[in-house]
Amino acid sequence: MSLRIPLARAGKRATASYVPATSILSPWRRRNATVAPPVTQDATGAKGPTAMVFMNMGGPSTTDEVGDFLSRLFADADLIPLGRLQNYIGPYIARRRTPKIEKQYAEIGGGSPIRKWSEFQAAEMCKILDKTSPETAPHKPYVAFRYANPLTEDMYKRLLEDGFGGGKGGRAVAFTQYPQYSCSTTGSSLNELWKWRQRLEGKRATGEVDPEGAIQWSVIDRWPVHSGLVEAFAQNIEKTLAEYPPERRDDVVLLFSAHSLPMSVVNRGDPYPAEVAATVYAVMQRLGMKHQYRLVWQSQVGPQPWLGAQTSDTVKSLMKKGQTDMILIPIAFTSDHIETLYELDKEVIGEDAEGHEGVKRVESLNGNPVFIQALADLAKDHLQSGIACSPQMTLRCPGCVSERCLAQKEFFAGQTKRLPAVA
Ligand SMILES: C=CC1=C(C)c2cc3[nH]c(cc4nc(cc5[nH]c(cc1n2)c(C)c5CCC(=O)O)C(CCC(=O)O)=C4C)c(C)c3C=C
Ligand code: FES
Ligand SMILES: [Fe+2]
Repeated sequence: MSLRIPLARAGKRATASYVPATSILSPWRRRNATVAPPVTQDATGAKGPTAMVFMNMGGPSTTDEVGDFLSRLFADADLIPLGRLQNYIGPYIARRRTPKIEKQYAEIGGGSPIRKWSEFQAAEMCKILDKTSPETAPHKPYVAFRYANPLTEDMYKRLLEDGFGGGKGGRAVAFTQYPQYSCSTTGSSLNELWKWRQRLEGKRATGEVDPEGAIQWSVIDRWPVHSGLVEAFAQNIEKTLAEYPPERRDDVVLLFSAHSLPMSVVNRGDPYPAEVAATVYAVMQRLGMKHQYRLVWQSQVGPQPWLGAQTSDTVKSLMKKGQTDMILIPIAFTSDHIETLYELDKEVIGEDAEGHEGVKRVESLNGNPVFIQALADLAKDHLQSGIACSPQMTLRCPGCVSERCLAQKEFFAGQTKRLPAVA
């Protein structure tokens, strides 16, 4: 069976009766596929308001929230599949881990800054979009976290309160803040979004949603080599390189560090390792390939095998060989979090490298204006494309057996026919 759903591409908008040729839609759903009315326009031709929903994992804003954060994280079968015992083992592991992780958050200032940065980035991006994409204005910023406040469920309720859906239609874009797609990160957030759509917009008994008047969703599901993202990373690296004396600068090794994945997820066919490598290569091309570099992996949890080489082992090995000038570049996360502020700064630089002045970390993208402009450019291109998600999102991992993935992809792929016509 083909798992691929062909989608209409930019400039070739799907017609109202469009049904994918080799669709993963079940025959019943194909026969009963309903088409929503077009989005209404105001007198100026504007099709807004448009909700721009920033999706991410989130983090505890205070140490008191660490327990809840970890229990949601270990309850997520898309991230940590624990089988039928998920509801027993998950809370147990979360409880056992909480004191250690609370201490780490206490050491980085008492909580994760991810909520502050996500709300700032979303609001700033919307201000730019209102100017560059007046036809979809006004753009309203929302944040939906998977494991911390504001949760996906709360964001969805706010959308409904704000007049999206509930019989009124309206357009919302789920914009993943993970540049590279993994089924354990963006995939999990999309499964959660789909679940709350069924619960909050669907019939109580069946969860079936009447598309007439429901929110029209589309997804920015990955952007690993977007030129603005690459530029923002490259500029930050150049800034850090400039801190070395000129005679040492050319010999600095660049270590791109990304959160690792269990090998079981890699072997399932998860796209993340290839997409992270694509970002690294694009940044190196922008830097003229003038430095030695490696992509290394951090933050593995638990006893099973994870993708390597590990960041901390690599730093120790280079130090041992006398290579004491190196720059760590967090490449798979766009704002500061426990893995940059604690693991890289305190453990890798502070302990493994013994605080050697030649080992530095580039700033995270956080409120970087080049980065926020990149988000706005990406969003504008997406809004004008007339597609609901990338063709790549509709291909399941070769080893995927998840009904959640199937239903979620079926839903988002089917949204293309409901989007407003491309000008
Ligand atoms: C792109 C980034 C990330 C991927 C891919 C990812 C996969 C992944 N993570 C776990 C387990 C845990 N991750 C934890 C924290 C955490 N993870 C990421 C990013 C990715 N995870 C971040 C940014 C954070 C920190 C959040 C913050 O501070 O804001 C944790 C909790 C911390 C701990 O207990 O050590 C766990 C557990 C798995 C199993 C996985 C892939 C399947
Ligand atoms: S696990 Fe990748 S598509 Fe389901
Ligand atoms: Fe993680």
